[in-house]
Amino acid sequence: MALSQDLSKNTKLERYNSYLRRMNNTKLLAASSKLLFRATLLVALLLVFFFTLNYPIGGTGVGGGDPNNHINNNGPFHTTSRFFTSGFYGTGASWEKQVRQSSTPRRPNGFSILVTGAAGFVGSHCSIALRKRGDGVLGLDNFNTYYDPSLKRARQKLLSRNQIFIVEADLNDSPMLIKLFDIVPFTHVLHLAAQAGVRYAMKNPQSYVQSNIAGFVNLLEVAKNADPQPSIVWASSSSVYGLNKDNPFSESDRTDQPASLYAATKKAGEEIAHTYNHIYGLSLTGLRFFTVYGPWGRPDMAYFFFTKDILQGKPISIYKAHGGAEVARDFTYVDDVVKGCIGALDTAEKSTGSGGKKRAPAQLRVYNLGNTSPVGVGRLVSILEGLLNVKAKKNVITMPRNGDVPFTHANVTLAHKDFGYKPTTDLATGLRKFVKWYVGYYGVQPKVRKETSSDAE
Ligand SMILES: O=C(O)[C@H]1O[C@H](OP(=O)(O)OP(=O)(O)OC[C@H]2O[C@@H](n3ccc(=O)[nH]c3=O)[C@H](O)[C@@H]2O)[C@H](O)[C@@H](O)[C@@H]1O
Repeated sequence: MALSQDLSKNTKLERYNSYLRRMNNTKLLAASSKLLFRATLLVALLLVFFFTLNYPIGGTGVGGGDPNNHINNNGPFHTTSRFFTSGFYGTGASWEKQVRQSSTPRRPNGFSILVTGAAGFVGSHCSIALRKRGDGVLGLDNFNTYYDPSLKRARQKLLSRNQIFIVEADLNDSPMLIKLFDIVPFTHVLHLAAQAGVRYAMKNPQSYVQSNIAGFVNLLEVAKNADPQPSIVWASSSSVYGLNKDNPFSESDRTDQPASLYAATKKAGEEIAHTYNHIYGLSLTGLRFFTVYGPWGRPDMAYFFFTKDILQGKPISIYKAHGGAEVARDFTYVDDVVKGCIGALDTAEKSTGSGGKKRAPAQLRVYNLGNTSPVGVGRLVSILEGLLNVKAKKNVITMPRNGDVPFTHANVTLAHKDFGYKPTTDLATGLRKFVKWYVGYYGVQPKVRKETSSDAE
């Protein structure tokens, strides 16, 4: 009995102890869950804070980068997180006011134009020209780091002085694009945002797919659903002619032999444009730009980094074709290209669909915008030597197999016939204007300034 009493006492005691242990465990569990929850919250907040600091605008992030110092080492990767653009940027009342103001025309029957890549070279020039004639211009740019973003920021300031607001977002940010089309009934889109550069495509192929294909499709998806649908003018490239042997290049020449992934993505863009025109009635005009140069240009382009390297006494490589012939380009001055873009916008017919439904056949066009007079790279360098008053250290080498083509030459008859396109700036004149801008912008020595001071611009 005593034993059984003892046993039962012991059992009770054990149960009681076990109960206490369970209670403690539960408390401990609750306490540790709370701790875990708080820690997770803290980590999440820290992450948000960190990313907001690092990728505050339009979302440029990780990427290949390029050892070539003309291209920013962070490299571009155009996947903007929707969270960062739509969630944190540009959703307040004052932001909406800026969007509306910027896109409101100031002339009777003026356009309301969304310019993608507005902080870019051609984009900034076109935006200002359109604004100056009274169109409403809203910019869109992801400010990626493919080349020095401070140059894009400087262009942004210039645009801001012309009452042009740039929305900082990526083409792949659908919620942001939808929001913009909800706020503004755009009549036109001038789509110039792209991953540019022929040779860089071997270093960071994905960035070309991301911008030039995925981003373009994303824009078209939003545009086709918009009501009204805008007319779209967009930048294709002379590089689509690839290994074409006909001379000069006409729009009807074959474009099925791209020499670089860049060219292939631009060619893909032309085919995609056909599809959206065919199914949804979007009015689409592709412009094949021929090596555009000028003030506020792109530091990754040869004329720009040759200038920099010549001034710094660094050697430059001048490519020759595989048979030994000189490499040549139909270098086209930016003001001429701007006139071509505006001509294309002015003659673009309205899209025929609405809310994603085609009502009638719509306009589909493609034009060359070149200078019609190819110049060898050697000649380009001697013009620069003259303007800079410095002898270049030249290495003539065979063109590396990196997507380059030996030569380009535009036939612009079609653009002339349809909207009076007529390039008027030869390379020497255009480069003088570029050098004048370059020395002013980068504060280069007076020797150069003197050489270019005769320019009236
Ligand atoms: O018109 C076009 O379609 C293309 O024009 C340029 O591409 P590219 O003509 O290759 O322009 P650059 O990279 O500035 O090269 C100009 C010339 O200099 C040559 N070059 C380039 C680099 C170098 O170190 N040495 C050299 O001789 C190239 O072979 C080319 O003939 C742009 O970079 C592309 O974005 C654009 O789409």
